Amino acid sequence: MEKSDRTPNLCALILAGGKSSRMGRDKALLPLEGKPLLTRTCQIAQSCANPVWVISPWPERYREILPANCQLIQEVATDSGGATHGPLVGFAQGLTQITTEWVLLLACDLPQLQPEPLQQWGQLLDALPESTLAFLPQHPKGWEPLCGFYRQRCLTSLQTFIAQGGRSFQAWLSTQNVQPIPQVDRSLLLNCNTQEEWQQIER
Ligand SMILES: Nc1nc2c(ncn2[C@@H]2O[C@H](COP(=O)(O)OP(=O)(O)OP(=O)(O)O)[C@@H](O)[C@H]2O)c(=O)[nH]1
Repeated sequence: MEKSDRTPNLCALILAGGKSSRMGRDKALLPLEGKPLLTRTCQIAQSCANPVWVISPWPERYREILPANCQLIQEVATDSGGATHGPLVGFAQGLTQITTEWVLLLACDLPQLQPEPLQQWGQLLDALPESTLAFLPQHPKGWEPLCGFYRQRCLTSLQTFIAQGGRSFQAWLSTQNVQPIPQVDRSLLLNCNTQEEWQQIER
């Protein structure tokens, strides 16, 4: 994909701050196609969005493996007990750094992700009504929040929700104007949480 294929006014934010407790090792560093999963996710994001940010409570762990021009955001991500706040808070903190109208939010652990669908979906953003705050794949029980598009201005309602103790993406999205991305091949969105799931990924 050429640089000119990127959707204007779209940056990407990649979440790399989970505990990977079910996997037992850092999912961002799992090797796929000869590179860490996070590196691959950044490269895919770079093919359709600019700039690409990675937000993590431990950014130094990833500095050496990021492609050129990707930028790290240090997340303040632990409460007094040392637990991370989860992806919704990471997203909100990352969003404060962003100045483009739209952001592509991605989990770092999407081993089946491909650039072409993201690029095609990004090209639909301009046709969305101004009132649409997010453009996401749907699944039978709700939205797929960690592979989709958000307007930067959703930050205001997100911060209010978090200040009231909210931590659930699905609960927050149920109060927002979200449009479904049409005709999503759901196999692209497979996320990999356990060793058993990881062993089934074709490499
Ligand atoms: N920046 C950031 N990313 C997070 C945080 N929690 C989860 N994520 C990311 O969100 C995505 C989905 O995470 P999960 O698989 O639900 O959780 P996980 O903590 O990575 O894994 P488990 O410990 O097994 O639940 C992954 O890309 C994680 O790196 C967080 O507190 N901050």
